[in-house]
Amino acid sequence: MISLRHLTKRYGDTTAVADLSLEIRAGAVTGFLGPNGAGKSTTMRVIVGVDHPTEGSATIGGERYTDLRYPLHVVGALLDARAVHPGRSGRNHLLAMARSNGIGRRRVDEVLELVGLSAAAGRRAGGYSLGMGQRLGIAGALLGDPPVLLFDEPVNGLDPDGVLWIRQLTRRLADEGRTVLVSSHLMSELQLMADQLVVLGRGRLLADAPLAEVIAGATPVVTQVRCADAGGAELLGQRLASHGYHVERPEPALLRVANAATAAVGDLAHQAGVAVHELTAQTASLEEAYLRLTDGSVEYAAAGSPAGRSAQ
Ligand SMILES: Nc1ncnc2c1ncn2[C@@H]1O[C@H](COP(=O)(O)OP(=O)(O)OP(=O)(O)O)[C@@H](O)[C@H]1O
Repeated sequence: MISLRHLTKRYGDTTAVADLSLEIRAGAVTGFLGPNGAGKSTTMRVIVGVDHPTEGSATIGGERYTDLRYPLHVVGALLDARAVHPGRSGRNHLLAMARSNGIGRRRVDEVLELVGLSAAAGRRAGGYSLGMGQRLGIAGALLGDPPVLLFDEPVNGLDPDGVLWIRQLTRRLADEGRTVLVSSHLMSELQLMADQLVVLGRGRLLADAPLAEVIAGATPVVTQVRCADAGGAELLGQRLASHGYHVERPEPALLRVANAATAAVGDLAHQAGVAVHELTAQTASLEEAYLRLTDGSVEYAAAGSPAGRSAQ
């Protein structure tokens, strides 16, 4: 388990992380989200002792990273896949990491196999593709078989097979009872991967809840009804409104009904004698929930983007 207590990190005038208190629990994949510059990487760097908190603390299983004798046995991290000596082979990079933590050669070969890099292990890491670099970073994180894993943008540069592999790997690690914290800007991927979500905006906590709760809480349930013709939509719209439903009509024959079950809408259409060609519950996506949650917390927005509009 990772515990953050009033964690604050400032770089000069920039407050990267502001009074962050939360626990990242074991046995789950926790997705770590937030706009560019929200403080995700800084938080991860502080957890693994690369950066030091200005105030507050970050502990892993009750201990600060800097107090750990063999840190790779406690926490493994993929932070910056490019942070590898380019002239070293993948295997030698891992051997150097292993040596400093009392880990044997056999484990190096095991993790190379696990990440699919055995055949390329003798090649210079500087010549690796982005995806191979990610795999090498993940091999390093797994080296000490640690109970806590941090992956910063792990699917970056991976092909679809690699993305699926990461999804299965994070699931397996969580099912084994480990603490797995994964940051990503790929909402569709996190929606498939995460059990729990932590969302930051401008260094502050915006949400810390199960994935399903974040999605349900931020986006209303909408039922979409496509009627056979505009007259039917008009009539059904009036019926729904008289039953207290909030109805929008984006097209002449199309209605969008907030917080209504499909069964209730179908029954009303039947009673009104309105022919319906489509009746669907619009499932909310993590992306929609995320955009709502972080609205106003986006620091770097292009003109015309959703965040850019709300900031004007
Ligand atoms: N070493 C540093 N020196 C100065 N400022 C920094 C440093 N590292 C981060 N920052 C600043 O701290 C803030 C948080 O950055 P951080 O990289 O943690 O955000 P992030 O959520 O990981 O963003 P991204 O999604 O773009 O990776 C930003 O304003 C950034 O410019």
